[in-house]
Amino acid sequence: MVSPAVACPSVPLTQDDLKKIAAYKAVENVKSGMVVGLGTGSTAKHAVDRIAQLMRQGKLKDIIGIPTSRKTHEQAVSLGIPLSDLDSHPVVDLAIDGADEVDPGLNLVKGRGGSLLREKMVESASKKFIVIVDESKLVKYVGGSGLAMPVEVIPFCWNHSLKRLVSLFADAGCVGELRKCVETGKAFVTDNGNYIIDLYFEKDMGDLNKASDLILRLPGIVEHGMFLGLATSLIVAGVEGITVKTKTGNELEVDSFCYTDLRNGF
Ligand SMILES: O=C[C@H](O)[C@H](O)[C@H](O)COP(=O)(O)O
Repeated sequence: MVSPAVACPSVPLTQDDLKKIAAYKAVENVKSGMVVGLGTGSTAKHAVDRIAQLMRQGKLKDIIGIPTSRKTHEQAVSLGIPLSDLDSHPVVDLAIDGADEVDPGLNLVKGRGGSLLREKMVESASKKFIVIVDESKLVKYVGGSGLAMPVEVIPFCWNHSLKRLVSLFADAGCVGELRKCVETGKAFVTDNGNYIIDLYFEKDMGDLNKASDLILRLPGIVEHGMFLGLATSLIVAGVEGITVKTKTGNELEVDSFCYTDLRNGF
């Protein structure tokens, strides 16, 4: 059953509507008493809003949120969601977060908002991790959108790190650049005081686990934005309906709900 607050479309849905629909669907999995990883970004923001709304309505009780960024921390505080961290709650029941890319095996690219490190820490500590996206985020392979795959690096000699990163993926036509703040033109600084190198790939980088190992082995690298094997479910909102993919062992179970069916009380 679709959440009552998700309107069934009678007018064309915007991308933000799709993000909200995916987020609300995911929040149906949040139960009272859960420790919930609160994602970051324009999609996850809707999930945090929805959790707070259900708490205000008394439909969710005793929720503890684990925010994945300062921004989400601020949002959750402003909405009155009780918060904790991984030191006090090392096991998270469920995390809900957006993604920049999702491949057919539920491997992700995250971090175009710069929050990849805390997100990966929280989501890898979660028993379940639901990824919520609109259909524009689906790619054939990681890096396939042609947009950035972010890598968090320490500021010391970042240009050296950039060159070493790029040289790892010369065969995939990789280029890299330091992320800068649009407003100031200065280096973008993460919540952890680090810089971001954005990598762009012309071709498929191949074995993702190998790519991950190569990146993480370089001194000066903190974390990369590939989330491999972490997502347990994916909720995709498209113009026609919602697709839910859930991992069961090595298999992916797929359910689709079209909005017309939902309107008719599917
Ligand atoms: O650092 C940002 C996060 O990884 C976001 O989850 C990701 O960029 C998706 O954000 P949005 O939902 O705004 O597209």
